[in-house]
Amino acid sequence: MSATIIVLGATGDLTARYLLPAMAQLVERDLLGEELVLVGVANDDLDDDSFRARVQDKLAAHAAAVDAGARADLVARAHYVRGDVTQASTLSAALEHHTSTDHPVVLYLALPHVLFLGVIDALRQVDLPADLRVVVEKPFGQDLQGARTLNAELATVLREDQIFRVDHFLAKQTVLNLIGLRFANRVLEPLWDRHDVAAVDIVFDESVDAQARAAYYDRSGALRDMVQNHLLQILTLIAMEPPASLDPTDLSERKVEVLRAVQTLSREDVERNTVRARYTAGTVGAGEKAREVGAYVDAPGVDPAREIETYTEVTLHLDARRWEGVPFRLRTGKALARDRREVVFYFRPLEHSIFPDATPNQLRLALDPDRISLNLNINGLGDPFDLETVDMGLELPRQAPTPYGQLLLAIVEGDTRLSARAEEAEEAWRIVEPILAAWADGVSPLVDYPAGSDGPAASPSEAVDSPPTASDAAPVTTASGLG
Ligand SMILES: NC(=O)C1=CN([C@@H]2O[C@H](COP(=O)(O)OP(=O)(O)OC[C@H]3O[C@@H](n4cnc5c(N)ncnc54)[C@H](OP(=O)(O)O)[C@@H]3O)[C@@H](O)[C@H]2O)C=CC1
Ligand SMILES: O=C1O[C@H](COP(=O)(O)O)[C@@H](O)[C@H](O)[C@H]1O
Repeated sequence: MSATIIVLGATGDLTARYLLPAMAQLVERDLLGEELVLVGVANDDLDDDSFRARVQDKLAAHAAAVDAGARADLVARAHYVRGDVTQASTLSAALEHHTSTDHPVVLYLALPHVLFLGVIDALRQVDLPADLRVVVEKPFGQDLQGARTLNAELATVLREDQIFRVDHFLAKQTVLNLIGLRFANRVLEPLWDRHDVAAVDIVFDESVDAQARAAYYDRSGALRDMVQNHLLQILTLIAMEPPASLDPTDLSERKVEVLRAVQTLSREDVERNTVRARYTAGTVGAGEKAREVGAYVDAPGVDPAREIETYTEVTLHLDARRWEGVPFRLRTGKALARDRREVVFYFRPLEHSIFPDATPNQLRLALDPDRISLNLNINGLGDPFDLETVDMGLELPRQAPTPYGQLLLAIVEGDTRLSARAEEAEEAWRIVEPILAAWADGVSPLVDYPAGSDGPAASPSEAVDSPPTASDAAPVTTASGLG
């Protein structure tokens, strides 16, 4: 299907590194049709020709693997509108490029979040096409009240099915695989609860530092940047009850239920179950790849007094019979020793095992590179009655189109399943807000870790990677079900 894609913020970092390469990949695969129109909007003093030259350069830098013909095709379809995105006249000028009634208009807000309300206000004054889809990037508000206001304002202009609160993690193949893996495999679905799972880790450790994006990051931090959206979205797919179907409403209702079930952390919980830390100077990587990283507080745009965390760990529990007592341990950080992005399910040991020393099973779903692996215990190797643990692993090919490509395609097709519904955004803030408030009061003080290390020494009582405790690991026997 074709579309008119209007990017507000067309000279920004997101557009250059994610959106343009994604569009080029879709053009290469012939997935955006013959009538695709790209309209870039920003303040910069550009015209169609200079904007096209810019698009060409950005594609050369960030999408070199895409066929040159496809890149040139996208460049030729580009137009530029200069103006303030909070002015109705700018939006009207951009919409004038949409001349067909046969396909949708996608208005992508690739903008600093402080502009979102201004754009919605301007949209109110514009004659809107019937098939308009508005894409809102993260952060969706800076707190619960901000998210509520944004949702309320969006609802005055658009229907819910026209609003795409995108989260590109939902379009990552390993995250998507959580659905098929669980709901299409008899060998896994019956084990997906507290009877069989002792703990779940959701880890997104990054070796990349925050230096280049410090001006943005210093208003955000690891909890807002990664946990409020991406990691909680992964949690929803792991913990949801089986939806009636893959229909967007069925799915989103199940996801909202999970977020509602996450227990609100008290100040004591925050003290016991969260860690916040900030990197000091250090060396990330080794050998030829080693690089020196300055302390976060010395990065341009950082105000050390804001005490922004570049690392966090949070353990959550759900008020849901299926998951009662099962810790969900979320961890993410920047400038760490290595990239480790994975979801780990720790299964409980068997009752009355004839092999008391058997390693309990672990199912690991790694992201980028994507890999699914299950450790199994076998005894046929070597000594016939000695156990060996083997890894049954599957490497997945590199994802193409990229997650942003999948997102754009879904938006053009009107599919909201890779986006969050209004309540999801609000519930996610309901979960993180008490943590931010307690941190602001000095609970769980900010600690240091050297760039290039595995993170701070301090850990919550139920830390990522720690094998479940004896009581966690013991099988439980009552019935399951959310509620
Ligand atoms: N960059 C990233 O890696 C990621 C970003 N995001 C989200 O994407 C969004 C954009 O981020 P990013 O690209 O990094 O931001 P940038 O600051 O790099 O880009 C902002 C863009 O908005 C334009 N702009 C700002 N104010 C106005 C205005 N009043 N009128 C017209 N244009 C304006 C700028 O143009 P000009 O310079 O001409 O003013 C620029 O094109 C944010 O919501 C961010 O949180 C999400 C995931 C990753
Ligand atoms: O949204 C964000 O995601 C990236 C990680 O996502 P990836 O797709 O690039 O792996 C993270 O580095 C960034 O801080 C965050 O804003």
